[in-house]
Amino acid sequence: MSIKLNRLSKSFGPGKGIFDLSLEVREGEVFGYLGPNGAGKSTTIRHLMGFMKPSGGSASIRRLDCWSQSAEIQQFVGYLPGEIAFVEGLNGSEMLDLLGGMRKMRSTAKRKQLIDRFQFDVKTPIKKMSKGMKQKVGIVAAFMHDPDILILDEPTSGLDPLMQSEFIRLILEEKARGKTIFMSSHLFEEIERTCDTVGIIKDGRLAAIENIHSLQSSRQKMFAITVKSQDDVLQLQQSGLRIIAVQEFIVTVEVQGNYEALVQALARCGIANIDIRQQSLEEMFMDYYDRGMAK
Ligand SMILES: Nc1ncnc2c1ncn2[C@@H]1O[C@H](COP(=O)(O)OP(=O)(O)OP(=O)(O)O)[C@@H](O)[C@H]1O
Repeated sequence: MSIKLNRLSKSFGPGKGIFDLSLEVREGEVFGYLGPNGAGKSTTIRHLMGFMKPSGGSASIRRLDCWSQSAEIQQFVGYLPGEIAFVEGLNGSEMLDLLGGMRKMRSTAKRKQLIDRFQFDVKTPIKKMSKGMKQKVGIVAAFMHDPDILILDEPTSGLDPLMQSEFIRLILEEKARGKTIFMSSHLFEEIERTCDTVGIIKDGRLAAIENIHSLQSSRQKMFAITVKSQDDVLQLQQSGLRIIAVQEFIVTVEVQGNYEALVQALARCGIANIDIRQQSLEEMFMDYYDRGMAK
Protein backbone atom coordinates (compact mmCIF):
# COMPACT_ATOMS: atom_id res chain seq x y z
CA MET A 1 0.00 0.00 0.00
CA SER A 2 1.32 3.41 -0.87
CA ILE A 3 -0.87 5.90 0.95
CA LYS A 4 -3.09 5.00 3.87
CA LEU A 5 -5.44 7.04 6.02
CA ASN A 6 -6.64 5.23 9.11
CA ARG A 7 -9.55 7.04 10.76
CA LEU A 8 -7.70 10.32 10.25
CA SER A 9 -9.40 13.16 12.12
CA LYS A 10 -8.66 16.80 12.78
CA SER A 11 -11.11 18.98 14.60
CA PHE A 12 -11.14 22.76 14.18
CA GLY A 13 -14.26 23.16 16.30
CA PRO A 14 -17.77 21.69 16.29
CA GLY A 15 -18.48 20.12 12.88
CA LYS A 16 -15.35 21.71 11.36
CA GLY A 17 -12.43 19.68 10.14
CA ILE A 18 -12.03 16.12 8.90
CA PHE A 19 -13.52 13.10 10.60
CA ASP A 20 -12.67 9.40 10.56
CA LEU A 21 -11.19 9.36 7.07
CA SER A 22 -10.02 5.91 6.02
CA LEU A 23 -8.76 5.14 2.55
CA GLU A 24 -5.93 3.38 0.77
CA VAL A 25 -4.10 4.19 -2.42
CA ARG A 26 -2.08 1.42 -4.07
CA GLU A 27 1.35 1.90 -5.64
CA GLY A 28 0.83 3.08 -9.21
CA GLU A 29 -2.76 4.19 -8.61
CA VAL A 30 -4.09 7.63 -9.46
CA PHE A 31 -6.53 8.73 -6.78
CA GLY A 32 -8.85 11.69 -7.34
CA TYR A 33 -10.09 13.54 -4.29
CA LEU A 34 -13.26 15.44 -5.09
CA GLY A 35 -15.24 17.77 -2.89
CA PRO A 36 -16.67 21.27 -2.71
CA ASN A 37 -14.97 24.29 -1.12
CA GLY A 38 -14.31 23.75 2.54
CA ALA A 39 -14.94 19.98 2.41
CA GLY A 40 -11.54 19.14 3.89
CA LYS A 41 -9.39 18.30 0.86
CA SER A 42 -6.47 20.61 1.71
CA THR A 43 -6.63 19.61 5.37
CA THR A 44 -6.27 15.94 4.39
CA ILE A 45 -3.37 16.76 2.08
CA ARG A 46 -1.62 18.84 4.75
CA HIS A 47 -1.72 15.78 7.00
CA LEU A 48 -0.18 13.66 4.26
CA MET A 49 2.67 16.15 4.01
CA GLY A 50 3.19 16.20 7.78
CA PHE A 51 2.24 19.86 8.19
CA MET A 52 -0.54 19.06 10.62
CA LYS A 53 -0.77 16.70 13.56
CA PRO A 54 -3.94 14.61 13.55
CA SER A 55 -6.37 14.94 16.46
CA GLY A 56 -7.10 11.24 15.95
CA GLY A 57 -6.14 8.36 13.67
CA SER A 58 -3.16 8.46 11.36
CA ALA A 59 -1.87 8.97 7.84
CA SER A 60 1.02 6.98 6.40
CA ILE A 61 2.92 6.77 3.15
CA ARG A 62 4.82 3.58 2.38
CA ARG A 63 4.30 2.60 6.03
CA LEU A 64 6.02 5.77 7.28
CA ASP A 65 3.95 7.93 9.61
CA CYS A 66 3.15 11.25 7.92
CA TRP A 67 3.54 13.24 11.14
CA SER A 68 6.60 11.72 12.83
CA GLN A 69 8.48 10.62 9.68
CA SER A 70 7.63 13.45 7.32
CA ALA A 71 11.27 14.30 6.49
CA GLU A 72 11.83 10.79 5.12
CA ILE A 73 8.57 10.88 3.22
CA GLN A 74 9.35 14.19 1.56
CA GLN A 75 12.40 12.63 -0.12
CA PHE A 76 10.26 10.61 -2.49
CA VAL A 77 7.17 12.79 -2.67
CA GLY A 78 6.43 15.72 -4.98
CA TYR A 79 3.96 18.20 -3.54
CA LEU A 80 1.92 20.95 -5.11
CA PRO A 81 0.19 23.05 -2.45
CA GLY A 82 -3.21 24.63 -2.95
CA GLU A 83 -1.69 28.02 -2.30
CA ILE A 84 1.96 28.34 -3.08
CA ALA A 85 4.12 30.34 -0.67
CA PHE A 86 6.93 32.03 -2.56
CA VAL A 87 10.05 33.67 -1.19
CA GLU A 88 9.92 37.44 -1.75
CA GLY A 89 12.13 38.96 -4.43
CA LEU A 90 12.96 35.79 -6.38
CA ASN A 91 12.19 34.99 -9.98
CA GLY A 92 10.86 31.60 -11.08
CA SER A 93 14.27 30.21 -11.89
CA GLU A 94 15.78 31.28 -8.56
CA MET A 95 12.83 29.80 -6.70
CA LEU A 96 13.30 26.47 -8.49
CA ASP A 97 17.08 26.63 -7.76
CA LEU A 98 16.29 27.12 -4.09
CA LEU A 99 13.87 24.19 -3.98
CA GLY A 100 16.22 22.00 -6.03
CA GLY A 101 19.11 22.92 -3.71
CA MET A 102 17.07 21.89 -0.67
CA ARG A 103 16.61 18.52 -2.32
CA LYS A 104 20.29 18.39 -3.35
CA MET A 105 19.17 17.82 -6.92
CA ARG A 106 21.92 17.37 -9.48
CA SER A 107 20.07 16.84 -12.73
CA THR A 108 18.00 19.67 -14.15
CA ALA A 109 16.89 17.77 -17.28
CA LYS A 110 13.37 17.14 -16.09
CA ARG A 111 13.02 20.72 -14.88
CA LYS A 112 14.04 22.07 -18.31
CA GLN A 113 11.67 19.72 -20.04
CA LEU A 114 8.77 20.79 -17.80
CA ILE A 115 9.47 24.49 -18.30
CA ASP A 116 9.46 23.98 -22.10
CA ARG A 117 6.28 22.02 -21.84
CA PHE A 118 4.35 24.56 -19.79
CA GLN A 119 5.78 27.48 -21.73
CA PHE A 120 6.58 30.23 -19.31
CA ASP A 121 9.38 32.68 -18.74
CA VAL A 122 11.19 31.53 -15.61
CA LYS A 123 13.08 34.83 -15.41
CA THR A 124 9.91 36.73 -14.53
CA PRO A 125 9.94 37.93 -10.91
CA ILE A 126 7.38 35.86 -9.01
CA LYS A 127 5.79 39.06 -7.70
CA LYS A 128 4.86 39.94 -11.29
CA MET A 129 3.59 36.50 -12.27
CA SER A 130 -0.08 35.77 -12.95
CA LYS A 131 -1.85 33.08 -10.91
CA GLY A 132 -1.45 30.63 -13.77
CA MET A 133 2.29 31.31 -14.12
CA LYS A 134 2.82 30.77 -10.40
CA GLN A 135 0.88 27.53 -10.67
CA LYS A 136 3.24 26.43 -13.45
CA VAL A 137 6.27 27.12 -11.23
CA GLY A 138 4.55 25.01 -8.55
CA ILE A 139 3.96 22.17 -11.01
CA VAL A 140 7.61 22.21 -12.14
CA ALA A 141 8.71 22.18 -8.48
CA ALA A 142 6.46 19.19 -7.71
CA PHE A 143 7.62 17.08 -10.66
CA MET A 144 11.23 18.17 -11.30
CA HIS A 145 12.91 15.63 -8.99
CA ASP A 146 10.93 12.82 -10.61
CA PRO A 147 9.34 11.63 -7.36
CA ASP A 148 7.62 8.24 -7.01
CA ILE A 149 4.58 9.75 -5.33
CA LEU A 150 2.84 13.00 -6.23
CA ILE A 151 0.46 14.82 -3.92
CA LEU A 152 -1.27 17.60 -5.77
CA ASP A 153 -3.79 20.05 -4.30
CA GLU A 154 -6.00 21.32 -7.12
CA PRO A 155 -3.18 21.21 -9.65
CA THR A 156 -4.94 22.86 -12.58
CA SER A 157 -6.37 25.81 -10.69
CA GLY A 158 -5.44 28.98 -12.57
CA LEU A 159 -4.34 27.13 -15.73
CA ASP A 160 -5.99 27.94 -19.06
CA PRO A 161 -7.73 25.08 -20.94
CA LEU A 162 -4.70 24.41 -23.15
CA MET A 163 -2.43 24.08 -20.14
CA GLN A 164 -5.03 22.00 -18.31
CA SER A 165 -4.91 19.53 -21.20
CA GLU A 166 -1.11 19.57 -21.11
CA PHE A 167 -1.26 18.82 -17.41
CA ILE A 168 -3.64 15.90 -17.98
CA ARG A 169 -1.18 14.50 -20.55
CA LEU A 170 1.62 14.84 -17.99
CA ILE A 171 -0.41 12.94 -15.38
CA LEU A 172 -1.19 10.16 -17.85
CA GLU A 173 2.51 9.87 -18.75
CA GLU A 174 3.57 9.76 -15.11
CA LYS A 175 0.86 7.19 -14.43
CA ALA A 176 2.21 5.05 -17.29
CA ARG A 177 5.63 5.29 -15.62
CA GLY A 178 4.13 3.74 -12.50
CA LYS A 179 3.86 6.84 -10.33
CA THR A 180 1.35 7.00 -7.49
CA ILE A 181 -0.71 10.19 -7.61
CA PHE A 182 -3.12 11.67 -5.08
CA MET A 183 -4.80 14.78 -6.43
CA SER A 184 -7.67 16.94 -5.37
CA SER A 185 -9.81 18.61 -7.95
CA HIS A 186 -13.04 20.39 -8.70
CA LEU A 187 -12.90 19.37 -12.34
CA PHE A 188 -14.84 16.22 -13.07
CA GLU A 189 -13.40 15.79 -16.52
CA GLU A 190 -9.86 15.93 -15.19
CA ILE A 191 -10.65 13.21 -12.63
CA GLU A 192 -12.50 11.13 -15.19
CA ARG A 193 -9.63 11.27 -17.66
CA THR A 194 -6.81 10.59 -15.24
CA CYS A 195 -7.89 8.70 -12.13
CA ASP A 196 -8.49 5.04 -11.31
CA THR A 197 -10.34 5.75 -8.09
CA VAL A 198 -12.30 8.72 -6.86
CA GLY A 199 -12.94 9.60 -3.22
CA ILE A 200 -15.73 12.05 -2.54
CA ILE A 201 -15.45 14.17 0.58
CA LYS A 202 -18.31 16.18 2.01
CA ASP A 203 -18.34 18.15 5.28
CA GLY A 204 -15.07 16.50 6.33
CA ARG A 205 -16.37 12.96 5.86
CA LEU A 206 -15.85 10.48 3.04
CA ALA A 207 -19.15 10.15 1.24
CA ALA A 208 -17.93 7.52 -1.24
CA ILE A 209 -14.90 5.81 -2.71
CA GLU A 210 -15.50 4.46 -6.17
CA ASN A 211 -13.58 2.87 -8.96
CA ILE A 212 -13.89 5.28 -11.87
CA HIS A 213 -14.37 2.48 -14.37
CA SER A 214 -17.23 0.85 -12.46
CA LEU A 215 -18.68 4.29 -11.77
CA GLN A 216 -18.68 4.89 -15.51
CA SER A 217 -20.45 1.60 -16.19
CA SER A 218 -23.03 2.11 -13.43
CA ARG A 219 -24.06 5.43 -14.79
CA GLN A 220 -27.74 5.87 -15.07
CA LYS A 221 -29.44 6.65 -18.33
CA MET A 222 -31.96 9.42 -18.59
CA PHE A 223 -34.95 8.87 -20.83
CA ALA A 224 -36.81 12.05 -21.72
CA ILE A 225 -40.14 10.64 -22.86
CA THR A 226 -42.64 12.85 -24.64
CA VAL A 227 -46.10 11.34 -24.15
CA LYS A 228 -49.33 12.22 -25.90
CA SER A 229 -51.71 13.02 -23.05
CA GLN A 230 -52.02 13.94 -19.40
CA ASP A 231 -53.27 10.40 -18.75
CA ASP A 232 -49.98 9.07 -20.11
CA VAL A 233 -48.09 11.37 -17.71
CA LEU A 234 -50.12 9.95 -14.81
CA GLN A 235 -49.56 6.42 -16.06
CA LEU A 236 -45.77 6.94 -15.95
CA GLN A 237 -45.92 8.67 -12.57
CA GLN A 238 -47.69 5.64 -11.13
CA SER A 239 -45.41 3.11 -12.81
CA GLY A 240 -42.85 2.88 -10.02
CA LEU A 241 -40.10 4.20 -12.31
CA ARG A 242 -37.77 6.86 -10.94
CA ILE A 243 -39.17 10.11 -12.30
CA ILE A 244 -36.67 12.96 -12.28
CA ALA A 245 -38.78 15.69 -13.85
CA VAL A 246 -42.11 16.31 -15.49
CA GLN A 247 -42.46 19.21 -17.86
CA GLU A 248 -45.87 19.28 -19.52
CA PHE A 249 -45.84 16.08 -21.60
CA ILE A 250 -42.12 15.40 -21.20
CA VAL A 251 -41.40 12.93 -18.42
CA THR A 252 -37.72 12.33 -17.57
CA VAL A 253 -37.05 8.89 -16.15
CA GLU A 254 -33.76 7.70 -14.66
CA VAL A 255 -33.01 4.07 -15.45
CA GLN A 256 -30.17 1.88 -14.31
CA GLY A 257 -30.46 -1.59 -15.75
CA ASN A 258 -34.23 -2.15 -15.21
CA TYR A 259 -35.20 -1.69 -18.83
CA GLU A 260 -38.06 -4.22 -18.70
CA ALA A 261 -40.04 -2.09 -16.25
CA LEU A 262 -39.47 0.88 -18.54
CA VAL A 263 -40.61 -0.97 -21.65
CA GLN A 264 -43.72 -2.27 -19.87
CA ALA A 265 -44.64 1.21 -18.67
CA LEU A 266 -44.05 2.69 -22.13
CA ALA A 267 -46.26 0.04 -23.73
CA ARG A 268 -49.20 1.47 -21.81
CA CYS A 269 -48.64 5.04 -23.06
CA GLY A 270 -48.89 7.01 -26.24
CA ILE A 271 -45.33 8.00 -27.09
CA ALA A 272 -44.42 10.96 -29.28
CA ASN A 273 -40.64 10.93 -28.74
CA ILE A 274 -37.83 9.49 -26.63
CA ASP A 275 -34.44 11.11 -26.05
CA ILE A 276 -31.79 9.08 -24.23
CA ARG A 277 -28.85 10.60 -22.44
CA GLN A 278 -26.20 9.13 -20.15
CA GLN A 279 -25.60 10.72 -16.78
CA SER A 280 -22.33 12.62 -16.67
CA LEU A 281 -19.80 11.99 -13.94
CA GLU A 282 -20.64 15.47 -12.70
CA GLU A 283 -24.30 14.56 -12.29
CA MET A 284 -23.34 11.38 -10.44
CA PHE A 285 -21.15 13.49 -8.22
CA MET A 286 -23.97 15.92 -7.48
CA ASP A 287 -26.20 12.93 -6.79
CA TYR A 288 -23.78 11.82 -4.08
CA TYR A 289 -23.91 15.28 -2.59
CA ASP A 290 -27.68 15.45 -2.60
CA ARG A 291 -28.08 12.04 -1.04
CA GLY A 292 -25.25 12.68 1.41
CA MET A 293 -24.12 9.57 3.26
CA ALA A 294 -27.20 7.57 2.27
CA LYS A 295 -25.57 6.02 -0.77
N1 LIG B 1 -5.97 25.92 10.27
C1 LIG B 1 -7.31 25.93 10.34
N2 LIG B 1 -7.95 26.44 11.42
C2 LIG B 1 -9.29 26.43 11.52
N3 LIG B 1 -10.10 25.94 10.57
C3 LIG B 1 -9.55 25.44 9.47
C4 LIG B 1 -8.12 25.40 9.28
N4 LIG B 1 -7.85 24.84 8.09
C5 LIG B 1 -9.05 24.52 7.53
N5 LIG B 1 -10.07 24.88 8.35
C6 LIG B 1 -11.51 24.64 8.12
O1 LIG B 1 -11.68 23.27 7.81
C7 LIG B 1 -12.62 23.08 6.75
C8 LIG B 1 -11.94 22.36 5.59
O2 LIG B 1 -11.02 23.23 4.93
P1 LIG B 1 -10.09 22.78 3.71
O3 LIG B 1 -9.21 23.94 3.36
O4 LIG B 1 -9.43 21.50 4.04
O5 LIG B 1 -11.16 22.55 2.56
P2 LIG B 1 -10.95 22.25 1.00
O6 LIG B 1 -11.81 21.07 0.69
O7 LIG B 1 -9.52 22.16 0.67
O8 LIG B 1 -11.60 23.53 0.33
P3 LIG B 1 -11.20 24.38 -1.00
O9 LIG B 1 -11.73 23.60 -2.16
O10 LIG B 1 -11.93 25.65 -0.79
O11 LIG B 1 -9.71 24.53 -1.00
C9 LIG B 1 -13.12 24.47 6.41
O12 LIG B 1 -14.31 24.67 7.14
C10 LIG B 1 -12.03 25.38 6.89
O13 LIG B 1 -12.54 26.64 7.24
